[in-house]
Amino acid sequence: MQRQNANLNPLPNGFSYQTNALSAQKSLDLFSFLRDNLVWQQPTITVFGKTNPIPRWQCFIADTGIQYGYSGRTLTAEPWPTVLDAMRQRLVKQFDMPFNALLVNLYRDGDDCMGWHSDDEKELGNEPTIVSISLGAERLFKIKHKLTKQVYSLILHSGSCLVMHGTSQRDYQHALPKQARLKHPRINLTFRCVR
Ligand SMILES: O=C(O)CCC(=O)C(=O)O
Ligand SMILES: [Fe+2]
Repeated sequence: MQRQNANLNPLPNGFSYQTNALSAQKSLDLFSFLRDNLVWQQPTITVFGKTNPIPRWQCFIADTGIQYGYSGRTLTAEPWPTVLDAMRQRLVKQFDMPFNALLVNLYRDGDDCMGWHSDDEKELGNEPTIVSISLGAERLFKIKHKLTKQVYSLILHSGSCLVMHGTSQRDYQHALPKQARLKHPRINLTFRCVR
């Protein structure tokens, strides 16, 4: 059965959302495979002089020679598992973009999160296209205009695809807030083009 899109409000410029990009079964199978087979890391991040582990697990996958990082750290790249390489190749065709890197985040429960940021590192170039696939628990996603501070909320469903393109990173920040009482894990895949 096709799930109703619970997100009825229009999204800001540069964001588009498709609820059912992957079937429920495929999303579940992929979730389990990635949870059990990726090399997960929990690097530390220093904010205002305080160093803490990031509140999630992550795995960075990329073609050989690709260097990408944030907050002054370079991420160590893992090779592409076959299933993710196949997905990448489909997205390359669909979007006509040379995706060569993938950041995977595992949010173990509602205490794991990602703070406000823009994916505007210079390695992503001007007006990057980022394709974000969600698997597992539904999570709230927030988008905030940098100048007006207007906030948009979106629920990211399992199997959904959120595309951020155009001026989305220049004009907006986004975040995955904590959700108290949420006990279920979620995996997010962001396909990126790194120069
Ligand atoms: O988990 C999400 O949906 C957000 C991930 C994200 O913003 C990122 O990886 O840059
Ligand atoms: Fe992001």
